[in-house]
Amino acid sequence: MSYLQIRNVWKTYDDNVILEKLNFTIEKGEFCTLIGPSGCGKSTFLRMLLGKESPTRGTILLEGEPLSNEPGSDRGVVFQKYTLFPHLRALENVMLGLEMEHSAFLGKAFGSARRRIKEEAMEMIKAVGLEQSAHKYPSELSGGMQQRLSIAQALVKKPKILLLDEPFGALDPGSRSDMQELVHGLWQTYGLTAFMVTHDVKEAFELGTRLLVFDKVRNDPHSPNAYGATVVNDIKLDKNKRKNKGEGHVDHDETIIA
Ligand SMILES: Nc1ncnc2c1ncn2[C@@H]1O[C@H](COP(=O)(O)OP(=O)(O)OP(=O)(O)O)[C@@H](O)[C@H]1O
Repeated sequence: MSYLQIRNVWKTYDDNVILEKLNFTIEKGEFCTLIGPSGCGKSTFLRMLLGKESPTRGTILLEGEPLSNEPGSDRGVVFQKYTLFPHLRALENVMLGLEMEHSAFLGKAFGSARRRIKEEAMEMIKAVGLEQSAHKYPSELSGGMQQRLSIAQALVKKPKILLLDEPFGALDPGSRSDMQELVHGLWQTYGLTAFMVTHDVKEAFELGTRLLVFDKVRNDPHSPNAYGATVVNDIKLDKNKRKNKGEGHVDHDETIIA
């Protein structure tokens, strides 16, 4: 059974068809990069994977079970715009997700639970290279560092699926390439299944083990919203260098079609 099954998924907002007839499966440990024209529904698709939106038609199954309607801790998300709390230090920003899990009411843990949470958060802070800045506030961090922190926030809850929506769009080229390396390393280390929306075609080819190209196949000039986008190209990328060695190990050499 495939890890993630997208079965005849459609998404419409009122009369506007955004996505139509999405039909594909994803195996554990794949790194899918998503490209397509602006406004074609890539972020909408990520939001459905996150559970923030439901398909209008069709189903999404994760390990054979319908995806829950609520964002769960099995899915971590990183947006282009940072989602950091300005009044919390870097370490506290990462701890917060675990503290909320521990006590949604108080958003705080005490005693040994707090010590464990702090250790886990610090481990993640180290994994993203922010050890020296753990006690700084977000405003004291560069854009690249803030994005590292967002990634630590997303990964600290050990999600199985990492969703990245143009995560490097606001970064300068140097930071961008550092971040690509970081995300790729974390994907390998933690055995993640990743989906990343990007407008950078080179990045999509370089990072992905699979490239999904979204676009419309049908267009009615008199009714531009009558048809939605779908996956018009699904390219398995031959990446010897990209082997996910984590829990969700997939030897991509064995799954190459292209
Ligand atoms: N909550 C909503 N209600 C109504 N329309 C929406 C909603 N969310 C998105 N849309 C519309 O759905 C379409 C797809 O938006 P989406 O953000 O998914 O595209 P995208 O491919 O990610 O675009 P971009 O590459 O520019 O980020 C757009 O026309 C947008 O206006």
